[in-house]
Amino acid sequence: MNVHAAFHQTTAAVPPIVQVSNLVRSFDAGTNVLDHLDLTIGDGEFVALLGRSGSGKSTLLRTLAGLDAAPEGTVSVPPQRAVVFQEPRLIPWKPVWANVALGLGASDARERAVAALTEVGLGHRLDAWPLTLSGGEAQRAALARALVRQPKLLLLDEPFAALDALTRLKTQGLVASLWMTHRPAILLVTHDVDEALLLADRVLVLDKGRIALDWRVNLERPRRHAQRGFAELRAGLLRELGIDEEEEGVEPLESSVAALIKAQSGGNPSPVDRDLIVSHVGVSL
Ligand SMILES: Nc1ncnc2c1ncn2[C@@H]1O[C@H](COP(=O)(O)OP(=O)(O)OP(=O)(O)O)[C@@H](O)[C@H]1O
Repeated sequence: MNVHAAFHQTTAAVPPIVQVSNLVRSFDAGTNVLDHLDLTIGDGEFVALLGRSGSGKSTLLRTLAGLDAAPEGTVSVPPQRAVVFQEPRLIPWKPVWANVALGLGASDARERAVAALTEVGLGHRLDAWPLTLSGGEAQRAALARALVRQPKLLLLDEPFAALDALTRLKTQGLVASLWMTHRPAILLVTHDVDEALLLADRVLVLDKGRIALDWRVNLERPRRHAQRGFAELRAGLLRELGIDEEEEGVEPLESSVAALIKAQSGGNPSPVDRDLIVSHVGVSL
């Protein structure tokens, strides 16, 4: 596969749902974390945002969420938007369904919460207390809480970062299928090049306060590490990011497989998990 055929600079193909222009943000009168940044996201587009630590990814996400009080510039976002953070942020003294129904106010709030929780595979934990959920379940509850608001824009701030390798793969798969069903625009902040390529239509890199790279990813869905062209795109993106694949912090595929296996008790995955691993990384176990 030709890298440039599948991975080229983006052009706006759909009507915009997010429009940011000339966005400036600094803290304590220091240098500009966001420095005259421009960004457009199309309706239903799945966008991943990469960038080194401290480059301002969360600051941009918080601005789009309306959680940052003092941005300068123009920011146009839909009112129906929801955020999922790295940690699930569930209220411990409310049962799971009530966390999801939080603030809905409508007479059918519970019914809607139940539907959203069922969709993320938590229909059996409606009345559970949040602290009794596993990390993956809690993050799925957070996704349900976002989903129930029928967001036009879903903002995801490293939502898989705290999950073990296999739960991360499963939750990434869930987000991909929720996106296919509901088609919100998504901005996913991540450190993980593989995650960006598995999920997004577009990959952005934030550097020096601006969008320094904006690429479209035209790989077929559902995406797999093992699919034709994936490794080539991954290498291309790492090159653009100036990261050596061997450098610390960037796992080659073989070590992601090792991590997945390690995540299984006794290194002995169930048949379903084994299939998931094999289909994602294309390695026989
Ligand atoms: N409320 C704040 N007060 C002061 N400085 C802040 C505040 N929020 C963010 N910053 C600073 O702005 C810069 C960008 O932070 P931000 O969290 O947006 O980066 P990031 O790209 O999301 O980083 P990471 O990948 O490590 O999460 C950092 O230097 C950070 O210290």
